[in-house]
Amino acid sequence: MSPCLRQEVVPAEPELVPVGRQPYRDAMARLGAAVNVVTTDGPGGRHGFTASAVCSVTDDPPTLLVCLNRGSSASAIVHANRVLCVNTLAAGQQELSDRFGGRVPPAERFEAGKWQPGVTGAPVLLGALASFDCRIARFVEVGTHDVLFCEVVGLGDEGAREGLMYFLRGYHALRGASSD
Ligand SMILES: NC(=O)c1ccc[n+]([C@@H]2O[C@H](COP(=O)([O-])OP(=O)(O)OC[C@H]3O[C@@H](n4cnc5c(N)ncnc54)[C@H](O)[C@@H]3O)[C@@H](O)[C@H]2O)c1
Ligand SMILES: Cc1cc2c(cc1C)N(C[C@H](O)[C@H](O)[C@H](O)COP(=O)(O)O)c1[nH]c(=O)[nH]c(=O)c1N2
Repeated sequence: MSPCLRQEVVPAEPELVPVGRQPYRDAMARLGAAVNVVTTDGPGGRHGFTASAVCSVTDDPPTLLVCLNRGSSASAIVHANRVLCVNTLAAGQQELSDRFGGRVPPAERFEAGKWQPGVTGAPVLLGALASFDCRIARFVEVGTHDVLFCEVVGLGDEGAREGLMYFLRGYHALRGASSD
């Protein structure tokens, strides 16, 4: 009689590293995200910053969220204006992402790109993949950031079909289907 061979199944343990700021960032760098230039205008003045931390919350009422570092020069201005426009960048617009991501001082950021005021007065980028003109309904403080809950009051869509993704600390063009 042949011996009954039993294979021992050892459950694989994932190799988890302790959570610190840098390991957290390294892991988050693996989450591909759309790139957005978030703009504002009003009593606090005009400003803009690049943000990948943007997410849909609910479609009734249409609401998205933006996470904004309170240490950013945009923070006080966004609080004063209580409006913003999320301009989702199309492929080829990475120079705008770097510019609004801190490479250029705030006063010079709007020198590139074509802008026009939306319903709220926040600058809308012509040629963006999509634009979401918003009134900020609520600010929630979490750690170093404010989570801005924004009600969308106007939409822009000029029909661009190629998006811009930020993944592993680099930009990547993302092509959509050729027709809907
Ligand atoms: N949510 C954010 O505030 C945020 C997101 C992306 C990038 N950034 C900033 O842009 C610059 C370039 O970023 P990178 O992606 O090339 O390299 P990075 O190593 O600084 O960031 C890697 C990833 O970690 C997350 N992250 C980075 N800084 C964060 C912060 N302060 N709070 C919450 N999450 C954060 C983001 O998902 C980012 O893509 C850095 O100065 C970074 O702080 C900030
Ligand atoms: C690709 C990418 C993505 C993000 C950012 C940068 C880049 C390059 N930055 C950082 C933000 O744009 C930057 O801090 C400000 O523009 C710097 O502004 P000041 O120098 O403070 O005016 C950023 N900041 C933030 O508060 N929320 C976010 O989601 C992001 N996302």
